[in-house]
Amino acid sequence: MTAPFVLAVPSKGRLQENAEAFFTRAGLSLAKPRGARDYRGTIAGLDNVEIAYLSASEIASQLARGMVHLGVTGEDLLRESIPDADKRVLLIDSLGFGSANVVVAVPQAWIDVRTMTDLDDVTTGFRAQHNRRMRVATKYINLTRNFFAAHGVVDYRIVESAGATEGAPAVGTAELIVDITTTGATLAANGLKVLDDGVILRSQANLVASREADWSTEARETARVILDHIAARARASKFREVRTRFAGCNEALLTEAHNRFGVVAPFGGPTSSGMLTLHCPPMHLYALGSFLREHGADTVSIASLDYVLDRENPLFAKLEAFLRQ
Ligand SMILES: Nc1ncnc2c1ncn2[C@@H]1O[C@H](COP(=O)(O)OP(=O)(O)OP(=O)(O)O)[C@@H](O)[C@H]1O
Ligand SMILES: O=P(O)(O)OC[C@H]1O[C@H](OP(=O)(O)OP(=O)(O)O)[C@H](O)[C@@H]1O
Ligand SMILES: [Mg+2]
Repeated sequence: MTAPFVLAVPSKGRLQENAEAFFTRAGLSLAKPRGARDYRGTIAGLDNVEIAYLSASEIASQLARGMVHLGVTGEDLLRESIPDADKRVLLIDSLGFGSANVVVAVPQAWIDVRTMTDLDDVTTGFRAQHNRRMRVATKYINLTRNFFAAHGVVDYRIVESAGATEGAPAVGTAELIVDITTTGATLAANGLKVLDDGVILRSQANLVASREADWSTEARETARVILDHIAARARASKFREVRTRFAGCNEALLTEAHNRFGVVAPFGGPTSSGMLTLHCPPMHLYALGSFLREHGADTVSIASLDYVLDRENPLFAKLEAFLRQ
């Protein structure tokens, strides 16, 4: 029996629900054959795939070590926990959920501190005055070190935080923090503000491949099938299908529709009877419909697409290129 292909999916936390919905939308239905507390799952129809349900941070480290082939996790966790992340993992696609920024935040009471340059000044002043360095509470140790170094800030030390980081300045265990934020509510509730140029990373959930995993011929074929589902769904969700038929429908009209509305004609130009199928970005649908009617269409039908399978699969092509390097 060949070794299974392992796909890691968040088992809890912020990414779990969205990640499961993402695979379902792509037509990959995940199942837990032994019940909800089972941390190993399957995908209907793909016998050689094992789903590993792990926490988002565990997925990042398993990807780095090649224990899983593909996984869904936050970019913040990848960049923090994997040195030289771009060599060891491939961010195949960002998934449009789990958005959050890793930021440098200081007490709102520091009214003169708005930028990293201001922070550099106060850290230096603090050290001279108190004979110790300012403390930065964070679990993003590597991201903090790199970002502070890039801004020339050196007079600080990191206090590793396991949680409730935003509370550190108020309880006196640190002067400032680096943490992740989405709505900013937790920062505000703790009297903190983000520095104007203090966004270290704009993160979101990504579909990620590991370089170190066992990429046998079978594993690549399985990845191709999974990525084919995902690419077909991604392609479908970017467009709606527009159909019409009218005599004056010709190539020139099609070119104009392409230039004005970003329309593509997946099956070529109009047939001899003027029948035409177009794919149009959702935001231009009404304008396209009006345009077609102005040129003679009596009826324009618009429908959503579930899947669009193209011969080219840009996601798998990206994976192949990465594994070849
Ligand atoms: N507001 C947010 N706060 C924290 N993380 C967020 C937020 N929005 C999205 N995320 C993303 O979700 C990821 C996982 O966060 P979460 O706290 O849900 O994990 P977790 O299940 O608690 O994992 P662990 O036990 O390893 O901390 C974050 O690293 C980040 O990529
Ligand atoms: O900007 P906001 O929308 O307020 O969100 C940010 C907060 O959410 C996260 O904590 P989480 O709830 O995941 O708890 P944790 O620290 O235990 O992981 C994060 O660590 C922040 O504290
Ligand atoms: Mg958490």
